[in-house]
Amino acid sequence: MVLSAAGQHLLRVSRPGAWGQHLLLRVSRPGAWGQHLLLRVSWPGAWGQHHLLRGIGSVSTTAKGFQEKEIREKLQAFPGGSIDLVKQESGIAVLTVNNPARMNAFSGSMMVELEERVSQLEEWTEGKGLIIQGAAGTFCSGSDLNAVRAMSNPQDGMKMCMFMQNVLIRLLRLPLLSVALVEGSALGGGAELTTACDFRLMVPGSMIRFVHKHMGLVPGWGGAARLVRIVGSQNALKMLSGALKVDPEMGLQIGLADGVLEGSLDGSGANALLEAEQWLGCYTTGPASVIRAIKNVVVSGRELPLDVALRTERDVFGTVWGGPANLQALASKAKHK
Ligand SMILES: CCCC(=O)SCCNC(=O)CCNC(=O)[C@H](O)C(C)(C)COP(=O)(O)OP(=O)(O)OC[C@H]1O[C@@H](n2cnc3c(N)ncnc32)[C@H](O)[C@@H]1OP(=O)(O)O
Repeated sequence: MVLSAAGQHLLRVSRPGAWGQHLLLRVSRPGAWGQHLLLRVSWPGAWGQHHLLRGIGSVSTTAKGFQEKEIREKLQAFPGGSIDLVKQESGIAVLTVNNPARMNAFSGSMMVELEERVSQLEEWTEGKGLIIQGAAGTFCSGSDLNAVRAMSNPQDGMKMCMFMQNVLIRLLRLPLLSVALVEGSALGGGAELTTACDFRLMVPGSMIRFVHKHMGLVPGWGGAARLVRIVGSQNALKMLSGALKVDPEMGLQIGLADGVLEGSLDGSGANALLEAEQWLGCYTTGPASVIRAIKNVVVSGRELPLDVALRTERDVFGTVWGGPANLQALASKAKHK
């Protein structure tokens, strides 16, 4: 049993030798919302490579606590907008946060739809890349404030937070190279959503802004934890405590943005999307099996203890070694000048 800096009890159990499962039992602080979170990390031996990192970190609790069905029902009570998914022949899918009347704020039903789209992407074995954009030239203004007001009690807030944490971490772990295409504003939960992608591309005039402080909040969809890993703790502290407007120039400087596009010519967003597809195409060229394996080894390297990451890498390696792309490259006597 280890006591973390935050005063939580962390109990880590691993089965020696079998490297089958790591269980992380987090006992919540007394007086907090009284639930015991069970984070289960499973490494089934016979995984398909596209399912490699599925199941890590899915959050479940005892019957008294988090119930996904109950949360889904509650979220569905706040309808509006949609999350649209188009899977393209190129292996790049486009996911659109679509609620333009509210600057693409996330209604409750959109949170549920996002989870469904992530499930569809988890099953998409031909996929290599994903672009997330907002409709009508702006990215996303975070949670729908009408839903936020209606769910402002701590229990509902915590349930929504757990639901979104779960969805966004699954999004980040998809075996696809993902890009947040930021036009207009990415505010609050919208800023958090950008951190659930591998890359962020910004157009001139766009901004990413963690406005949570001004709402009397901190990020709760996992955005702070991911932000620290992307820009470092100093920059993350400044961004959160100053609610800084990060424009493309600053984004590039601190490593939040991976590129700046020219952007829309006609305000439709079409040009930015084409540019983003071209940008991503440089990285998704090649067989899906290899691109997906690359993403999987990077996710395991980023998230797992070194010994486990090394074993994962070996297993992923086993899925491509002697595979069609490998044999073809050997037969063609490829040179890498
Ligand atoms: C853990 C998650 C934490 C969170 O995400 S908390 C939410 C954080 N986000 C916010 O506080 C965004 C608040 N909105 C704004 O600052 C501004 O509306 C924004 C996005 C800069 C756009 O400003 P403008 O271009 O001047 O447009 P506007 O204010 O007239 O907005 C157009 C319509 O959209 C609505 N809207 C914008 N953001 C919304 C939101 N998050 N939830 C619900 N409705 C939202 C806004 O109320 C307005 O509607 P209406 O035309 O007045 O009916």
